[in-house]
Amino acid sequence: MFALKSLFNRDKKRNQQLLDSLERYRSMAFPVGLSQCATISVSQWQKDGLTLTLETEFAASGETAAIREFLSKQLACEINLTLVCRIQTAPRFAAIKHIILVASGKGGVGKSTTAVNIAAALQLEGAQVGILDADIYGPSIPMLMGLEGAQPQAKDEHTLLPFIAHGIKTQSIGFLVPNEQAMVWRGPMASQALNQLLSETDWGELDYLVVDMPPGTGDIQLTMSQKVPASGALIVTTPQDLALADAQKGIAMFEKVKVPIIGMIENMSAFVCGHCGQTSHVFGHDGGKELAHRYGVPLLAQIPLQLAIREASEEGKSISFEKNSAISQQYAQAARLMASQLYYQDATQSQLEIIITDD
Ligand SMILES: Nc1ncnc2c1ncn2[C@@H]1O[C@H](COP(=O)(O)OP(=O)(O)OP(=O)(O)O)[C@@H](O)[C@H]1O
Repeated sequence: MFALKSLFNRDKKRNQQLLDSLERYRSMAFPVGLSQCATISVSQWQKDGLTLTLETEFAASGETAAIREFLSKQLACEINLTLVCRIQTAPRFAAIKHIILVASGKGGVGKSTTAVNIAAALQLEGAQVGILDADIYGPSIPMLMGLEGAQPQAKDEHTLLPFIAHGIKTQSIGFLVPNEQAMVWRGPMASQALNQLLSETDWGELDYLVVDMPPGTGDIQLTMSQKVPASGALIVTTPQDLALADAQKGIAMFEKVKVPIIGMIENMSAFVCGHCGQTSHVFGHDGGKELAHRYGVPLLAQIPLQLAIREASEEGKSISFEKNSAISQQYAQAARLMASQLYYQDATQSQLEIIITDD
């Protein structure tokens, strides 16, 4: 009897230590600890260890090792940790929890490449992910996802089935209309097409739907951004002055339609020579970083100009799937930060709503 009681007390003490440790954990994706945005679904103490499953409110399973190491030090025992992404927020559209618009002011800066890599990274972080190619000027997602020439399948008279490539549900304007036709669309037609693709595709349940927008900040992009219930926009730019000026216009456009900017990615940031290892800033130095700083937008990553990125894209698979490469780690970190940003944005919003209601 006494032995049992002391066992119970010991677990109670250890459970409290566990909760305190979860509270104390800090990283860029979890800036205020794990207590608020993670729930313990399994915790089993063993003689010299703990088996723990945490359900997180955003995709973050890439942080498992770091959290395990932290808890192991804090609790002085072996930790067997699993992170499961379970987003509690109400879906924004059908059963899609977050829609993320990937945009660039200027063409050719690597927007589609970034969209695919971020989608892949989010999936590897444990989320259910879809990608929608709305780039009417040059839909490249079919090629980037290894789906060139694929024929769309109808579920019924009104619904299309998405393709599933590398576990990501994929739909593209390029599957449905010849390029020349979509190119000449005006704003309302383009946004109608986007809406149709969004609503007439059988996405099922998704944590994140990544939308590859057409480049630019004209009427078409404005109308499209207005019509989609997006959680936020991700801006892609190179450090080049011209691209930066256009990225600035992109920020202004999303502010106008009240879509929050959840981050910026500086692509083709620098070229690292494969032979001598020397770094050259082909398109300028830190331009995206400075722009992000000026507008108070999180800089999620500075991705180098690297042959392997283009080669992987042309083979129809994202470099993010090459799990241990430095580049895939950068995309993984960017995806986690973006997911965290979306979570805290919603959490702050609902707190504000509560304050407003109480008044
Ligand atoms: N970081 C990178 N390193 C090397 N090549 C890259 C990188 N990012 C993109 N590319 C290559 O640059 C080209 C343009 O990229 P991408 O199609 O993604 O740009 P985009 O901004 O979507 O273009 P568009 O304006 O046509 O939509 C592609 O050949 C792609 O493989």
